[in-house]
Amino acid sequence: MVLTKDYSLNGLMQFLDLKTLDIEICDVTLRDGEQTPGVVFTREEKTDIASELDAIGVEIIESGFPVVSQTEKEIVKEIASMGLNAKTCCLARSRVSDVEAAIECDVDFVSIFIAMSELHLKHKYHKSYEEMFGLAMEAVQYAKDHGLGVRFAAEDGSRTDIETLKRAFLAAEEYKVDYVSIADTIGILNPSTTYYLVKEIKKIVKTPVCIHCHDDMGMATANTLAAAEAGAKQLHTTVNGIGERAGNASLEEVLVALRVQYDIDRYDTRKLTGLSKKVERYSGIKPGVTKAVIGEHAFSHESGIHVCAILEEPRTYELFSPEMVGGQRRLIVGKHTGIKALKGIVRSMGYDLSQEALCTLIEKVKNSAETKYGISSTRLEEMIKEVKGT
Ligand SMILES: CC(=O)SCCNC(=O)CCNC(=O)[C@H](O)C(C)(C)COP(=O)(O)OP(=O)(O)OC[C@H]1O[C@@H](n2cnc3c(N)ncnc32)[C@H](O)[C@@H]1OP(=O)(O)O
Ligand SMILES: O=C(O)CCC(=O)C(=O)O
Repeated sequence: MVLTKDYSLNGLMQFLDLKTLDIEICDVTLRDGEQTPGVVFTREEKTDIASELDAIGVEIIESGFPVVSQTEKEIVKEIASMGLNAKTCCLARSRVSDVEAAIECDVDFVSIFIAMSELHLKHKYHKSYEEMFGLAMEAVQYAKDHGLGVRFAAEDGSRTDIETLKRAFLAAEEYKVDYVSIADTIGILNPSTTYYLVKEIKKIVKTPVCIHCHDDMGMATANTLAAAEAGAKQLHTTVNGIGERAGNASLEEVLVALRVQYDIDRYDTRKLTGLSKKVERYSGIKPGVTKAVIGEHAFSHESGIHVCAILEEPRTYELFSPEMVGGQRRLIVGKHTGIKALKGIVRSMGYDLSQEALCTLIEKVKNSAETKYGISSTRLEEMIKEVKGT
């Protein structure tokens, strides 16, 4: 195994026939992320998140869906005028009136979407593919005539007959769309089918392909990376993976994977934990404690065997350093603590205990009812003093 400064390299990557990924990130926290039930970002919160995403180096920020409300439209416009390095983008249905709203916001790109799966055509639009596609191209033409970049997005693309999808993307190319987008709207894909789907589309379209993955089976990040391996250019993410239902591919997971597996290190990953905390506060949604990269326990260790090795070399039990993502390592004292770990922790607190005292302390720790809820450093200090006293 090869070790670099911040992380361990997955040595098996060298056996895959992979080209360097040519990707960009379009973060959709402010649009799909805000579609999480109950989430509303204020103007200040949205502009703050946009600035943070920009500082990380995200290339495109999808800032909202202007026809949702007048305030939403104003915020999309405000973000477009912030002078960010990132390009800004917003969503529009296949309606000229939605595109007009996008034009008024001065965004760089508009994502014009339609679903072309039989389910959606029949039960949502009650229209034929031809009718819906015609409306979509009318909206695309309108956007193009007004100088907007266009992403033509196939909502429910993963449940759309693949020949229909190819036909639509090929026809959309005639309208000079800048991207075609495959949305796995209900999270049905797995990494193998994502790879296949993107490869098939890439065989017939020259336009860059985007991938938008939902996490209904917990595969959104893996699918996003599989799409990138198959040649998808634009990867969609949200901070903390928030979004419709089970959410989207999470920004922090995708950026860390790009860095430690695919050697793409242009994003400032040190800002990820700070941004995650902000989005947690603004959205009211706390990520699970074991969530990769930003979860409270992403760098917490209690097991004696792990901690005794970590005290000598953290990479024994950490894929990447907490510093790489702006996080912090925490050594927890509890039922699973071992003597060497306890000795190290006690020392780091400024105490030196004999082996006998350490044995007494560890018995105290392991048998304390408090281990169930975690022993705080204050409580541990009290226990150390008790042991020293005896
Ligand atoms: C997969 C995705 O994430 S898609 C984005 C989902 N996001 C949202 O829905 C944002 C929040 N939504 C809203 O605020 C509202 O639903 C609005 C403003 C978008 C529309 O509101 P309303 O005018 O009240 O319409 P309502 O929500 O009842 O119905 C949606 C309409 O849009 C139509 N529609 C949906 N998608 C598209 C599309 N891609 N192109 C054209 N029309 C569409 C539906 O068929 C329906 O049409 P109908 O009114 O003729 O039946
Ligand atoms: O592909 C896109 O740009 C948006 C589609 C979307 O949000 C979805 O289908 O979940």
